[in-house]
Amino acid sequence: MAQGTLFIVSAPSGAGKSSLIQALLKTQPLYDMQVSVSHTTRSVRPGEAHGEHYFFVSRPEFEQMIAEGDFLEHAEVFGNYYGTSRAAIEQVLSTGVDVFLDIDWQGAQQIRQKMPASRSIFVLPPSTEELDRRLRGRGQDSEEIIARRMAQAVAEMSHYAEYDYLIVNDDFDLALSDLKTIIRAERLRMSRQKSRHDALISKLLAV
Ligand SMILES: Nc1ncnc2c1ncn2[C@@H]1O[C@H](COP(=O)(O)OP(=O)(O)OP(=O)(O)O)[C@@H](O)[C@H]1O
Ligand SMILES: Nc1nc2c(ncn2[C@@H]2O[C@H](COP(=O)(O)O)[C@@H](O)[C@H]2O)c(=O)[nH]1
Repeated sequence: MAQGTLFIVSAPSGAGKSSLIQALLKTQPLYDMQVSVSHTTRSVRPGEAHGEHYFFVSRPEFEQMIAEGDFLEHAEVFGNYYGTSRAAIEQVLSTGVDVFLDIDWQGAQQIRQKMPASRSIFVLPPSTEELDRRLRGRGQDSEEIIARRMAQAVAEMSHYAEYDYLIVNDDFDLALSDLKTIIRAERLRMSRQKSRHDALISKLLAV
């Protein structure tokens, strides 16, 4: 069986990458995929659940996991650690299921180096004003945190050209449709199709 594809999705905080990934997952079973649940040392937001949105751990616990080589990638973002567990990803990909990583540019660079077959997508907001509106509209972060995220947005966006695909998330449905098109095209790559259609190809080529 062909391995699943690892899709990296990055964007400045508030551009809408989590919303796009969640909307995409609702289109299953058409799209057979999972979203990776990261570990983080940031505090829990209202409505978030341990093991569902993140695995919330302490700084010493996270540092212990780094020392034990548990992460495929990890980075410090907005003053907190975030990381992707190696074991969870490798197991799921081996079953042919695609995995989505909602991670920052630092993590994306690490994954590209370790897994060249991964595909990366950058999501841009339509404007700085709209990014600010979305962060505020989400209603989950303090003024201080919003200011910090807005200040970091240009640094995150300056890495857009390192990615394979670019989506502007202005009209949500259009951006979602772009995301689906990318997934569909990647699934139609020869490397995936060949092993999937082995039996058919053998029959068609038999003389
Ligand atoms: N196209 C859109 N038009 C208007 N609002 C949007 C659009 N896309 C997302 N939003 C809203 O913007 C807010 C931020 O979206 P979301 O939480 O998905 O961003 P994010 O990029 O995942 O942020 P973070 O990196 O902080 O997790 C949410 O309230 C979401 O509903
Ligand atoms: N390098 C990684 N970045 C990650 C991971 N999980 C999330 N993130 C990024 O952190 C910021 C902030 O997320 P928030 O949930 O606190 O708003 C955002 O850009 C995420 O993409 C990870 O495992 N590794």
